[in-house]
Amino acid sequence: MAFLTAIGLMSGTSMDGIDLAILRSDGANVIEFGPSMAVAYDAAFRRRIEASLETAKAIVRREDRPGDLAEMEREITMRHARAVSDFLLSLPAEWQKPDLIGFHGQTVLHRPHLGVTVQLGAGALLAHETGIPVIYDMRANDMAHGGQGAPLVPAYHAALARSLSEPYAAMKPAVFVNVGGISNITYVPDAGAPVAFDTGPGNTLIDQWVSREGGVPYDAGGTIASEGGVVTEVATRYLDNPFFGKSGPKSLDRNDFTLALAEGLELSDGARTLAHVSAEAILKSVAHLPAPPKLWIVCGGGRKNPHIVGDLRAGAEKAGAEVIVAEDAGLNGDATEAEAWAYLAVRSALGQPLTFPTTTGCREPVTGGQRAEP
Ligand SMILES: Nc1ncnc2c1ncn2[C@@H]1O[C@H](COP(=O)(O)OP(=O)(O)OP(=O)(O)O)[C@@H](O)[C@H]1O
Ligand SMILES: CC(=O)N[C@H]1[C@@H]2OC[C@@H](O2)[C@@H](O)[C@@H]1O[C@H](C)C(=O)O
Repeated sequence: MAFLTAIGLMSGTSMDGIDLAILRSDGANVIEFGPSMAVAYDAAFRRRIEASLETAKAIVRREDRPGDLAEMEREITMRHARAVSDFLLSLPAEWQKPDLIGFHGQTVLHRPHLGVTVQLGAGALLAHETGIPVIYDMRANDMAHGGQGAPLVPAYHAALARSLSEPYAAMKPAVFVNVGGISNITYVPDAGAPVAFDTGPGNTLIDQWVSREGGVPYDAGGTIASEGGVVTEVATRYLDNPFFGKSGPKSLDRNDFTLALAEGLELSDGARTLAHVSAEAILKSVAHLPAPPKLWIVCGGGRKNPHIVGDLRAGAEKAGAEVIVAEDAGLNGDATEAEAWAYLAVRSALGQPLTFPTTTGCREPVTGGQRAEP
């Protein structure tokens, strides 16, 4: 069977670092999973990326690089190059010769209504530094075809759904939820393209809250939230946002939701309330799916916050559905997005669609990504 071996690189909206994964795929299924790795950004660099989100608000055309954004793009790319080099050194011999790298870059601006999405990441520089062909800028072609430019992970979630074994294979329909900085959902029908959209804030508000009020980057294990309670009026104000009433396709910029509605809360009540908002936002998405799911598979860092998963489970169980985390289904929930970018790179190299009218609103299924040779 013809397949390609690809490394996927994801630096997500949580801005916590670079996730790397390697796999072999024929463009339809994953033939073999390889190892994965994470490289954390230091606090100072994370703050520089946060500052870049502000600088990026001045971008009009997506190639604009106001302020220090050109320098940041180079620095982000060089950090990815070093991460790839360390990853390759750690890999067993059979994974040493990847055909491709799928490079997400760092999103600094996402304005789907204006047709602009900007990921800092210089594909040609990464190809030069690593000696490996790089597929990058995978969101742009979708937008050029009328799509939101996000989410892109649904094609991969659909492939994972096809590979589920019992008892989960029988629990249909299944949805994958990626609880990253922002959360997104993929509904996988028996036949045809997946249905997907961003569902709301995942961890980003919790991270910003505990960082500002508690001086820690995230609420590890939900311990801060465990000391507090849900402040219903605040949760309700967040959930009254018209975004939740809209059906998909829809996607979010990291800054579309802010801490403004949580001001004045005590640290632990804020962390607990925002975790509740994350879970409820995901549950609200059921109204916009073709049918209520029977199985929820939770990926992304938010699956490690027991309040998000617990509230999601409580809501899903009322509707007769089961909630599991990726590992319950034999998947690697930390590596899912990096794996997705490896998988999408293979599909791009084979000219296959990355997105569908039902996942991003593009006019027809479209491929995407630019290719840079070393
Ligand atoms: N042990 C933990 N306990 C609670 N939360 C955690 C834990 N580990 C990670 N997280 C949360 O997960 C976040 C990172 O998640 P992830 O890597 O899925 O996000 P991302 O890829 O940056 O986001 P996106 O999917 O939006 O691009 C962290 O910022 C933190 O909020
Ligand atoms: C523009 C952008 O980078 N969006 C991210 C973000 O983080 C989660 C959510 O919002 C999702 O739409 C997307 O990433 C995932 C990996 C995606 O495209 O599928």
